[in-house]
Amino acid sequence: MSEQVTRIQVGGTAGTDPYEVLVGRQLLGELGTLVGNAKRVAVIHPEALAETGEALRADLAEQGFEAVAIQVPNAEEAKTAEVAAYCWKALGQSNFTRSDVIVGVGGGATTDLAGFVAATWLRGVRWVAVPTTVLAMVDAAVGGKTGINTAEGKNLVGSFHPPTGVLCDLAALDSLPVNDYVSGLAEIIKAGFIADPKILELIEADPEGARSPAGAHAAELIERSIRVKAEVVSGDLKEAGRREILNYGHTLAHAIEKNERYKWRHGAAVSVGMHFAAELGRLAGRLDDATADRHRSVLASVGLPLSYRHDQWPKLLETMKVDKKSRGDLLRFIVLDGLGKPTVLEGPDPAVLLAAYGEVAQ
Ligand SMILES: NC(=O)c1ccc[n+]([C@@H]2O[C@H](COP(=O)([O-])OP(=O)(O)OC[C@H]3O[C@@H](n4cnc5c(N)ncnc54)[C@H](O)[C@@H]3O)[C@@H](O)[C@H]2O)c1
Ligand SMILES: O=C(O)C(=O)C[C@@H](O)[C@H](O)[C@H](O)COP(=O)(O)O
Ligand SMILES: [Zn+2]
Repeated sequence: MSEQVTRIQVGGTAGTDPYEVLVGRQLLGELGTLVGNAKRVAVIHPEALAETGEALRADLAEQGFEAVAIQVPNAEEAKTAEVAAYCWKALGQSNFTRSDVIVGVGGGATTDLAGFVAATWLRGVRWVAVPTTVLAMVDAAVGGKTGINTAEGKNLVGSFHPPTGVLCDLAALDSLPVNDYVSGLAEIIKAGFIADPKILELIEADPEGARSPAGAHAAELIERSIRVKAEVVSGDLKEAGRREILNYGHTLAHAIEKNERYKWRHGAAVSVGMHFAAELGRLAGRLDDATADRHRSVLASVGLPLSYRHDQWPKLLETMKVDKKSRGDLLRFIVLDGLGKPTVLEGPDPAVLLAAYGEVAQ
């Protein structure tokens, strides 16, 4: 399965341009085609992928493009207004026009930044995502949510700006530290709970194998998760409704990430956030005990965290008020009515929220 190229279409409905997510190996030959008739290409990459960024730049230059590499900090340090401004400066100095193309190569933080720079430069230029973490392949690089953080919270500034194409070269995952690989499993498990329970079965059958790109089902887990995301965003690019289900576990997760000054990996925070959402669903009378318990078992089986500091609730609650799903003073959470049945829980009783946090707190 992993040696062939899988093509998954995203969009093409409700007036959006369709694009493809390619999953396989040795896909970089596709990059020139996606860049198309641009004269200039800017390859935005993190420090950790300096060699990859330079290799892509050199390859594009050989194909006749005026290619520049823009190196940005690793991980969340790249998702700031200052780094976006640094990229805008580099584009300006390269005479980057509306027919030119940005390539974002890296994890989700880099693709979120690169997409945001593409969305804002000249009010929008084309961009191609080359995700190099499992999390970016299955989630961040697909669907067109781009953005940066501010001092007040996670992803508070951004734009919906879908890429022209997404190249998921599975070979990139071989250099990924195991903690980063496992962090991406949180979004895969999210896809399992909200839409595709087969994902959970594959992980439960071999949790150790799921922790590695060499695992027997690695490509299948990645492709199944991309299909879930593609199906959801194709019907609701701008999160007018159904797309909110992709935020399962994220209300608390984003508050934890801010509380940790973005030093926690996103997937680790999402894991705690899903555990919380499961307990919230259970205590609100929506979710059965077995499915709620299954969250703990499957997340723990791959080594993802379930708990957070007990004394932090007031701060977390305050941060959650600016979650993008909030409406005025109304807090809104995604919970499950059952396996594969995500729904919105509006304005839960504060006592129920606190009790759910009590199940997560350590
Ligand atoms: N836009 C969306 O829809 C969406 C969805 C999910 C997550 N996200 C965002 O994605 C980000 C998390 O992404 P992530 O988990 O990929 O983390 P990340 O981008 O922070 O990458 C983790 C680390 O791995 C390094 N790295 C990347 N690829 C590597 C490779 N192949 N080998 C070695 N090191 C590599 C990075 O430089 C970084 O230091 C968060 O900011 C989150 O908010 C966005
Ligand atoms: O694509 C979406 O929609 C998601 O919610 C996917 C999430 O995994 C992702 O972390 C996203 O960036 C969160 O979006 P936000 O709007 O809550 O910042
Ligand atoms: Zn996420």
